[in-house]
Amino acid sequence: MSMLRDPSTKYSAFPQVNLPDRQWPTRTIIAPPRWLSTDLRDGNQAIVDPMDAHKKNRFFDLLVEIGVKEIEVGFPSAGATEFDFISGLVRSGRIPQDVLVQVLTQSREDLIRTSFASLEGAHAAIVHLYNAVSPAWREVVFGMTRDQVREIAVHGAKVMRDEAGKQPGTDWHFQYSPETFSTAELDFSLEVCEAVMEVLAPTPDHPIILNLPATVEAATPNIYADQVEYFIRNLPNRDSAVISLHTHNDRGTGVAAAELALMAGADRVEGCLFGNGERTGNCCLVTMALNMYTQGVDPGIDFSDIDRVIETVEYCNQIPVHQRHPYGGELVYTAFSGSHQDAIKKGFMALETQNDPHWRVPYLPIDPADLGRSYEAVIRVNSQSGKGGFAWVLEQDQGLKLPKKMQADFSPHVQRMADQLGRELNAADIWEAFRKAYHVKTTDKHFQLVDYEESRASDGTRIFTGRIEVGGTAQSVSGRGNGLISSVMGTLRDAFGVELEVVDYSEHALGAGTDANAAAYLECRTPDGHTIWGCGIDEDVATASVRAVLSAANSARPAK
Ligand SMILES: CC(=O)SCCNC(=O)CCNC(=O)[C@H](O)C(C)(C)COP(=O)(O)OP(=O)(O)OC[C@H]1O[C@@H](n2cnc3c(N)ncnc32)[C@H](O)[C@@H]1OP(=O)(O)O
Ligand SMILES: CC(C)C(=O)C(=O)O
Repeated sequence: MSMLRDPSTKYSAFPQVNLPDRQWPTRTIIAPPRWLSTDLRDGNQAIVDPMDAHKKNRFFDLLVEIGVKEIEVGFPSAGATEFDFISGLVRSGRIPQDVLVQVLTQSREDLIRTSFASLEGAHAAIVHLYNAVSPAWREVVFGMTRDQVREIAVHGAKVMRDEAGKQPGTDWHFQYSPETFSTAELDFSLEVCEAVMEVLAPTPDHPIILNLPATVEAATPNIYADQVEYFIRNLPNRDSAVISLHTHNDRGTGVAAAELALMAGADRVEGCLFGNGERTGNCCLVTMALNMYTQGVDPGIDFSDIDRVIETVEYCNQIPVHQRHPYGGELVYTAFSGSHQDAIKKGFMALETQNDPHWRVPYLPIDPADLGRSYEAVIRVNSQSGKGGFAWVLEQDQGLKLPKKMQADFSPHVQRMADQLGRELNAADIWEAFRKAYHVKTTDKHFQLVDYEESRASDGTRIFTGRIEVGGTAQSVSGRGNGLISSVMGTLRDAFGVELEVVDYSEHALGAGTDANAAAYLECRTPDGHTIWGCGIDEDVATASVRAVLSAANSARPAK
């Protein structure tokens, strides 16, 4: 008989909440919640080397700068580093009047007193009390009954109330977390919160914050939303409480749970930038805030320079932000694959030509520019890429807007290079391939243009004169206006035996940042029916078009 047991028998399904008339599924988030950053507390307690005062100060300043108004700055009773940072911050006068700092304490008398001591002199502060309430913690951690666990909370609340009374100069706010709320019986969480409210006597003008943690995420996010809606609907004196959410990400749905619970009626969200926090982290405030932003709701937190935010967060946490992290990751606005590149490029073209202020670029849920990112990295080229990829890079890097048919002509060159190199092609690689393929700006031994001049006749027509040189032989060329290209073609045919028929021609101005003013593209056919493309780039349009002719001629009959 096998000794192996199906491991899933160790676990059981999370029970549903009996809430048949739940309201949250039909609601929409139309306003931002109050945000609390717990980067300096839940985030800090979860990193390998907790932040020193320098890092904590830097993180605090960043949070203030981006507009976070409630900041949990630490756990004062954890030790001297925490206590000194918090009391130092309070004394420094660096806490803006509209920012509330918060500290966390277990519901133990000595720890609560230490927490109040750390905040001495603060103009306002939130003291956050917690104790776990769910059966596993009651039985395994505390070995206590429900009544005894409720008593831990009530006793802590009394100490809080009394300590606050000793420092009347501070505008104290109280927060209570029935830790492990999401795995506890709802009636018990309500019972404990009501008991705490009785002690602290909150009012609608001075409400208590009841923070409902998914300390360990244990169910699908709809269950958490049900729990929060149930809690809110059954809480007496709801108007004297701010309902706060504190989710973790053990199942990968910390943001989703907070979003649904917000729809269930919560007022406030706790989390960390880029989802730092215990184990798999807390609700990611960046993701949640920018999710709102992309629905047309201003989250009230400024991520318009997201790279600076990332730099500080990575420095303080010593954890890199993943390349695929929503909104902030290095690769989240980058398409390597051909069909994505094609659609994105068309999306940007449509933005330019249509008068619609709404963001409608396929595959990009948000405008990278809103986060301070450039469009350069939106499309990158490797062997999975298509025409849209290199065309985008040439346009961004060189200002060239290749005609569609020319893109098809150039495509095999790029594909060959990508396959040969087996790596991403950067802008310099693509430009090099282009220069080689069309003899653009090369000093090879092909047809060269020398001693040329462009001027204008009195009627404005462009006049071109110059010489074509190849292998030591030179021939003068000249032409004007629309006849210039056929005149140069004629010289090539008569003097050098290059026979080409012009099929199509286009030109455009080059944008700022490029070292020339005009680009010209020429599609030609050889006598045996091959298509040949030429490209010319120069300060003047006429010279660019002559160069396009020579570029095609060089491909048609490279000189020895
Ligand atoms: C879900 C969260 O993230 S909560 C935040 C957790 N953060 C931290 O723990 C970081 C800061 N903490 C610390 O530095 C330390 O834990 C300290 C200094 C606060 C306390 O340290 P210690 O005195 O060694 O206690 P420790 O943290 O191990 O706690 C264990 C005791 O506290 C009790 N306890 C745990 N939580 C609570 C609570 N909320 N209320 C009351 N008692 C509690 C436990 O039952 C245990 O009691 P026992 O010793 O009688 O068995
Ligand atoms: C103290 C509470 C809010 C907490 O961090 C948790 O339950 O995860």
